[in-house]
Amino acid sequence: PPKFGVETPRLAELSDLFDSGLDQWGVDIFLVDELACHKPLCAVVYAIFEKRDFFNKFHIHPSVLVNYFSQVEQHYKQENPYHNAIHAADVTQSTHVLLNAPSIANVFTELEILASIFACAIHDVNHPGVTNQFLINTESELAIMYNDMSVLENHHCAVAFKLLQEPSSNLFASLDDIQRRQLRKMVIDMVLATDMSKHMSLLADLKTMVETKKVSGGCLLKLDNYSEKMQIMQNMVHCADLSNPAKPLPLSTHWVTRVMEEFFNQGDREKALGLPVSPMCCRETANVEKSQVSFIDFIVHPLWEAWTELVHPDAEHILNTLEQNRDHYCELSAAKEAESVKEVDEEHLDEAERQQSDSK
Ligand SMILES: CCc1cc(COc2cc(C(=O)Nc3c(Cl)cncc3Cl)ccc2OC)on1
Ligand SMILES: [Zn+2]
Ligand SMILES: [Zn+2]
Repeated sequence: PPKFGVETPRLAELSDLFDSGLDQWGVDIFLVDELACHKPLCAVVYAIFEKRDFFNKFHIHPSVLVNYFSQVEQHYKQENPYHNAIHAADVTQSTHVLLNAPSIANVFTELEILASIFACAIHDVNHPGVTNQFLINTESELAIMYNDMSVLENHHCAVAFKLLQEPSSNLFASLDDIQRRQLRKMVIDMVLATDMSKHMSLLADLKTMVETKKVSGGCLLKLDNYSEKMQIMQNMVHCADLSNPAKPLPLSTHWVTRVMEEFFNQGDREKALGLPVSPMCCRETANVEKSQVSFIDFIVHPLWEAWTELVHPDAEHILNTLEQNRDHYCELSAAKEAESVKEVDEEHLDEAERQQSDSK
């Protein structure tokens, strides 16, 4: 198969970008999408498998990887402004970087690392571009199928494993039965943990782990049992899923535009269906900067603060970027507020002048 599994006339540029950026926080994933002829997921997964020598470690033939992830990439809806293959490539590459943190070196086995990368790559496959709540409120087929429980996340998992059954795409054919069963369980546990309704309990577990780490003299826990290790892997993938505000500002604002468009499309559909419009989904009333600031303050920052403590000092620069970006949105929001107040004042002034001239 072609290098990185994509036929592109810009292979040299893509190769250079991966040489310098694959292991960097903040590589321009939108440039990867362009250079890879809109197959960013295939390209990123291929490059990571090569960098981590997974083709040899797990006896995976490159053509099997390309067959499988081409199928997965096709099952990401490119019409989604946000939940498309670029998001999957972004979360996968972000997790690849988080796994390289020196303080968690030697914590995970090769199989656990393979499971984490795979889970990220497929974690939103076939996303319909609407939320679980929308699917539940509209009594959709998916909500019926999964009894309203983590509807999307169950669907992403099922689609990914269904595609694995195609003989020419059997990525894990060379794993033994135990390894394959372990990998399947780990992937399901990680993908189901990307459901935002699990956020608070995940974060609570992470904080507990950070506390015990402090007690055990700062070295990362022995992590002998599955549940502790899985908590870290789930939080790592969840951090990557919530990493947009912690990336260099141009990337972060690009993601805000995309997620906004997807949320507003859902709001349009809710309005057309006579359903209550979900929070942040109404294009008339949404205050994007304000909701981005509260999203960071209440969800993203608490999570990244805990992760940064766990892997101290490896993620300091990520937390700093997040805090700088938050201040940027805050300033934008205040400027917007001031602008609208000024407009109101001018209207009042005009009105007062009109009345004055009327009374003459
Ligand atoms: C008005 C639009 C708006 C939306 C927000 C919240 O922002 C964001 C929210 C999300 C976000 O919620 N992502 C998400 C995750 Cl991590 C897991 N399951 C479902 C979803 Cl939708 C991912 C990225 C965001 O900004 C770049 O703040 N303002
Ligand atoms: Zn998701
Ligand atoms: Zn996601």
